[in-house]
Amino acid sequence: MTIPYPSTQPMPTIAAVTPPSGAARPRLTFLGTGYLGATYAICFAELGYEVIGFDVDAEKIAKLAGGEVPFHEPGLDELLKRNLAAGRLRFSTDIAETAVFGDVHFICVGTPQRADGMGADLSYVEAAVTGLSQHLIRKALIVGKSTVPVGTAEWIEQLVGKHAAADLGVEVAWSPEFLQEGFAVEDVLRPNRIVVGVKTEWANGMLYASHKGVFDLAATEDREVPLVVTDFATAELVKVAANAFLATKISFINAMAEVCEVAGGDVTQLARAIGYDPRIGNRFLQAGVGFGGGCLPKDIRAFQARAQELGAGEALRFLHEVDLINLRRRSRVLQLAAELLGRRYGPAGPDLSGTRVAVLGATFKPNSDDVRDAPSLAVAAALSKAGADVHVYDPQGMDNARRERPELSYEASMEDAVRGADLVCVLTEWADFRNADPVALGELASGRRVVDGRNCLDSGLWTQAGWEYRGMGRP
Ligand SMILES: NC(=O)c1ccc[n+]([C@@H]2O[C@H](COP(=O)([O-])OP(=O)(O)OC[C@H]3O[C@@H](n4cnc5c(N)ncnc54)[C@H](O)[C@@H]3O)[C@@H](O)[C@H]2O)c1
Ligand SMILES: O=c1ccn([C@@H]2O[C@H](COP(=O)(O)OP(=O)(O)O[C@H]3O[C@H](CO)[C@@H](O)[C@H](O)[C@H]3O)[C@@H](O)[C@H]2O)c(=O)[nH]1
Repeated sequence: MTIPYPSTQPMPTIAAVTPPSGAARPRLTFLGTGYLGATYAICFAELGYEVIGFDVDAEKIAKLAGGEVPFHEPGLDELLKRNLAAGRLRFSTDIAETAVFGDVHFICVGTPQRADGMGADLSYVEAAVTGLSQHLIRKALIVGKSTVPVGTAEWIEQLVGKHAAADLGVEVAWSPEFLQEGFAVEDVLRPNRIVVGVKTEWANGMLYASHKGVFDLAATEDREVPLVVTDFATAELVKVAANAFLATKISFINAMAEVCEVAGGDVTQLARAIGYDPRIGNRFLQAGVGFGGGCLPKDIRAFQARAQELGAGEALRFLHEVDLINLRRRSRVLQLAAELLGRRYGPAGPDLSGTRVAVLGATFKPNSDDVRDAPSLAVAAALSKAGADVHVYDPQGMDNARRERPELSYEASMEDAVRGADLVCVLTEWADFRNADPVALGELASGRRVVDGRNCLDSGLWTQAGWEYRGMGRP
């Protein structure tokens, strides 16, 4: 049997890629069917694998089993329906069934920020691994995909040792995930790299066999997917290092925005100019209201907490600054709101009572319904706390936003939100907002004042239509 394999890696032996179930390809399970796990389960079924997606949330599983993706991710609905119909994909709340089915089990549960502040909450990982281990009846590979503090894979090995029958020889590996919401299908089917942390040739072989569909797809498109095979600690660190770098890049350009604001520069032109240098690159240099979501904010905090525990806190002190720069951008929107509305900005912030503000955007970025740590919603809540009557509209995030911030008013359309507003704040760069007609919106608003929190509007066009325009780090 010839296995196409990235030329820089040693090819695993045939014995190492023979699934314990006896199936021709490893049967895969994904524990946790949120943004990460559901996307993976669906995409790997699309690549031809037999898959079970498991979750403790019965409502979520019922939706998925019924052909409905419980969140917004472009392209995923169609793949879900196709693969359910093909019989390759199932969803279950039965851990025993899931354990017996799989050769390779991917742990995709949440690792949120702990209630006490900085570190990661590993209780869902612990519950998933323990439950799975107790129900395994033959050799299997448990692969961590959730984002975790370095050292977690070793701890999971101990958990497996405690809860799985010793004679089965269950093994653990780590394979961090880099997908971006909004591009998740493409990122899973065509990743820009695969990283695996393994201890044995068998684990390496099973992971290779589990990703063969990805390598085969790449080969048909004349691409190679780089594969990095490494130890547990490096695999875990690659993930948080990548997110720390991305967060730093965004805060760097937002720090430049702060300087532009006092020096009279334009950060959008500055970013374009530095981005032409290929050593810098032009991506992730969009200044604005900053980064949010279920990953970057919590991951940089958990990384700092773990480094501190390991005695390397000094090395990551700059990430604290990255976090502060990011949070300051949210306050900047309040300053601009006060300026445009002619209100004083005191030590406790502005008093915006008696004003009506339209907030366009509730998700942490466009093409997603995810509102976790969304700068837009945080700013909307701060405007409301300052006394403004805040009306929010988002193309996909309304249900999640309502759950997260029930104190705000929600409108059925962009026009309804803008009607009667003294100020419009565009805080997520959805295409609907970028392409909105400032003349038509101007007729609905009470006052033509706009804060462009994502520098996504054509300032000339809005100014021409009579709007008083304020961007982030630009005149
Ligand atoms: N969302 C992303 O784009 C992304 C990308 C890369 C890595 N990650 C990481 O992946 C992990 C999951 O993130 P997410 O965004 O998918 O979170 P999520 O909250 O959308 O999904 C987590 C799922 O795990 C389920 N769950 C909780 N306990 C469980 C258990 N014991 N057994 C089975 N399922 C259980 C929950 O019900 C939920 O459906 C996190 O560590 C995150 O940092 C996320
Ligand atoms: O130039 C930029 C780029 C992004 N953002 C903001 O940064 C946040 C995060 O954006 P993005 O990274 O696209 O979203 P995520 O889907 O959270 O993806 C990040 O987090 C995932 C979970 O760890 C990783 O897998 C991805 O590689 C990593 O990009 C969003 O609020 C964006 O609006 C900016 O403000 N300026």
